[in-house]
Amino acid sequence: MHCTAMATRRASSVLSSLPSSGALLNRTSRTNAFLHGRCISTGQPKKVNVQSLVEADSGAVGTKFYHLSNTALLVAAPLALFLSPSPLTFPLDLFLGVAFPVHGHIGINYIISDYVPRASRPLARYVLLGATTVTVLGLLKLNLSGPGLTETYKSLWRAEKKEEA
Ligand code: HEM
Repeated sequence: MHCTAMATRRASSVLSSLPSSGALLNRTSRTNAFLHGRCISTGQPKKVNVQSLVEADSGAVGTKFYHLSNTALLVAAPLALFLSPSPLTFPLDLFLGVAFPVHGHIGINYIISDYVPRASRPLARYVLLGATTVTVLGLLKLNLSGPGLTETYKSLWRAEKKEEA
């Protein structure tokens, strides 16, 4: 069950059951909890399957990879910009080409859970999954047969080479 609905329904009981003002985490099911207004996963992670890619803000993908991707992007993105061009650029580009869209996919799923009406959520999530898939494939093409993600980004600030007559 989605935490957003659970949270609304349980808001009063959650508040009254808080042992102290410092207690912010309350379990709403075996695998989901409500923390700082956000649904997070707790306990045993769910199996990674198609449904966990569609509803990517819950279960194993939603929490483990999201938190991992936050830290990894924080390190890998500036590193790629600083090191490029170098032999490390290609592996970093390959990583970023997947990590950026997947991180965005999970983050936007959180936004869908928070703001999209319940009835429209499945459609919104499938459209997003399509957009994420196309983005991963596009960035993969750029990295495998083009100048790569980082060099493409950096080229925005590079002066164009003048063609010799
Ligand atoms: C260097 C690159 C990036 C870093 C270090 C980064 C880091 C973060 C962090 C720390 C959060 C907050 C996570 C949390 O609430 O627990 C976040 C949220 C988010 N990020 Fe990124 N991010 C990066 C790039 C991107 C990109 C390229 C997208 C593209 C779609 C994106 C989309 C989002 C979304 C949608 C959220 C959720 C916002 C919300 O909770 O309201 N991020 N990011």
